[in-house]
Amino acid sequence: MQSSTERIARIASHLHPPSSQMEETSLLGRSGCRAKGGTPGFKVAILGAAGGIGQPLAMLMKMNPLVSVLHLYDVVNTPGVTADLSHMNTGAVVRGFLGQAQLDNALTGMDLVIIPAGVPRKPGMTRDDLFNINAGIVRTLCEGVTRCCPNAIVNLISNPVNSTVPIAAEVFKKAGTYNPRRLLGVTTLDVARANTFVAEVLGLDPRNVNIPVVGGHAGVTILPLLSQATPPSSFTPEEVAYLTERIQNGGTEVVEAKAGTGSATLSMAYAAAQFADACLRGLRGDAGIVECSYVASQVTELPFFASRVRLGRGGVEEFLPLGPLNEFERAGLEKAKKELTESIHKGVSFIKS
Ligand SMILES: NC(=O)C1=CN([C@@H]2O[C@H](COP(=O)(O)OP(=O)(O)OC[C@H]3O[C@@H](n4cnc5c(N)ncnc54)[C@H](O)[C@@H]3O)[C@@H](O)[C@H]2O)C=CC1
Ligand SMILES: O=C([O-])CC(=O)C(=O)O
Repeated sequence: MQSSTERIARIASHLHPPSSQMEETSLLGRSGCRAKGGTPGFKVAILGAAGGIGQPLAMLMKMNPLVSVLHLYDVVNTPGVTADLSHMNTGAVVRGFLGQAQLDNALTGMDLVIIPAGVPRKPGMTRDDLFNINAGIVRTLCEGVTRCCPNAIVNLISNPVNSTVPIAAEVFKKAGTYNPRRLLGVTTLDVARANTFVAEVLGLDPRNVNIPVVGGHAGVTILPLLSQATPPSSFTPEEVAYLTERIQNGGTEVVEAKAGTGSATLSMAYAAAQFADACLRGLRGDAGIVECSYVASQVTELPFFASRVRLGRGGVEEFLPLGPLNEFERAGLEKAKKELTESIHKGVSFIKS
């Protein structure tokens, strides 16, 4: 007679046969399945897909009905992330790519490339402290874009965004593939934070609040235009000071709370997925899609600047004017421009010199 342990072991081995046994006994391998390929839609690659932002972002893009093919590239761990996400019964087909030898395959044929690859901050660091490591990572990945999908829209998340977007632009210029309307620095998290914190102060639902955030994506370069809030709202000077400071330091607030284990990942993945969705809807030809983004710009005298842009089939189709600024915002703009000038110069020099 069998002991209960033996009985459980027998049932368990039946339910979960070892994978080698599954291969031997299964009559139907994956190659024998009847699938004809994915649903119609866009092809999206995430570079840095196994990271803190990359994984939840990959999940959100796997859930996006506009995505038919999702390529996940990283230098570590993509096989596991890919296997995991590939069991979700959504339309996008997921494929994993590991290490630089597979970068070109990951990028070939992509419509949208989202880049959250690189190291995050620890407490006490500025985003600019990440430059030395992340600049080289962004250069290598953007060189892949020039080779394999020069017409793709690129959403750049890796910090310091104020410098990595100019780096990407120089890489594309060097290769002769630069289209400034298709390179977009992701600043959506600044808008998400502004909407959330303003809603808290005003006692509103954050989904009904919209605050343009212009300038760049670091400290004083993050300039929320509270005077242009939707719905139109007035703020006391104390509220303006509190909100501006909190929005500008939102990243640091998370870095300190995470106490050395990284920076914003979940809220960033959410923001990046929203921005990517806006880019895809633009590519599809939807009208009236307006987002803030850090792009090559003529809105100010600076070559790169974050402001509201209208997205369409060509990427950025229109730069919306800054609109009227109050005295506090005009002073903030001057401070932002001073720091941005240096960050842009640093990025451009990294490739040129
Ligand atoms: N634009 C924004 O608003 C925000 C930007 N960030 C930035 O995003 C970046 C990523 O942050 P996390 O995901 O938290 O970092 P993480 O360290 O968790 O993940 C980064 C991933 O990049 C991968 N990676 C490193 N070198 C690579 C290469 N050469 N090619 C491909 N993948 C590579 C790593 O293996 C890792 O999986 C950081 O630079 C961070 O500062 C973070 C939050 C907001
Ligand atoms: O603060 C950081 O280092 C990450 C980031 O860009 C953000 O959360 O806005």
